[in-house]
Amino acid sequence: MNHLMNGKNVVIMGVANQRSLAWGVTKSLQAAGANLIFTYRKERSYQKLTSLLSEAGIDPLLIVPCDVSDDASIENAFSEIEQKVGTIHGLVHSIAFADKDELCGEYVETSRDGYLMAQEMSAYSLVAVAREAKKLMSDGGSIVTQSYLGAERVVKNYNVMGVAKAALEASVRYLAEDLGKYNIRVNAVSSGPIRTLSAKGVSGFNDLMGIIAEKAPLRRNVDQSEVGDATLFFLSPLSRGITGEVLHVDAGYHIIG
Ligand SMILES: CCCCCCc1ccc(Oc2ccc(Oc3cccc(O)n3)cc2)c(O)c1
Repeated sequence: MNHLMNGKNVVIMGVANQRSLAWGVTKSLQAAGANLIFTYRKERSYQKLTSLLSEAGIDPLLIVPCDVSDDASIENAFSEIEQKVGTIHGLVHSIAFADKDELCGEYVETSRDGYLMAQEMSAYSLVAVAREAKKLMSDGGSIVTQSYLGAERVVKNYNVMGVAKAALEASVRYLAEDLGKYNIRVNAVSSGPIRTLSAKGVSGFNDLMGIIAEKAPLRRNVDQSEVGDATLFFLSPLSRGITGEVLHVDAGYHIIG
């Protein structure tokens, strides 16, 4: 595994702390020999990221600020990456947001602002970053985003984020069509519930973990390392024949009625 990504430059967006899916991706990519570039939004995330990297003995190629709700910020981030790194071969989008007041109760009560916020942060952000990343993927590349079963089926309380993830997964397919001619693949990992900082914003999260451990074919939940390895697969040549796909990394739960 320590040669799979040698010489490959990969941008990782969305490490907030050691529980982040993106931190699981980071460790898998490091083990595979990739060169790592990170983007962050909050100062707090920058502090956590730099301390996590030094504790793990990981030396990043570059760390740049990027607020995916701001087109200029995205353009500046990727222009700095282009200047300092040049070509990139992979992009990991692990960013989403919805007002937690909309992640409980009835979906029919979703506000206009809450709906638009979830869509802008969790779905449109992939389109905007893919447009900028494409310019740096002169050798082709692979773009991976993170989704959840609530995009495909009703999961109580997931509500407006489920609709945003549905838009994200459809965007994966439309981006795969647009970027395939440039040998850029676009895929999603749809992971089972994992206890992250973000998960705290979804009502009923804890109840679901127990149900999955009982009902999933593997009779357990999944963790960040399993999501990291599946994301590495999509970023590596092992998945060179795959694009526009959504891969469930959920202990098989999605096959159960
Ligand atoms: C009924 C629980 C279903 C299992 C949810 C699994 C899951 C956990 C976390 C996920 O990522 C987010 C990201 C942001 C998000 O919005 C938030 C998070 C914290 C605070 C806040 O105000 N909004 C909610 C979930 C996600 O997309 C899916």
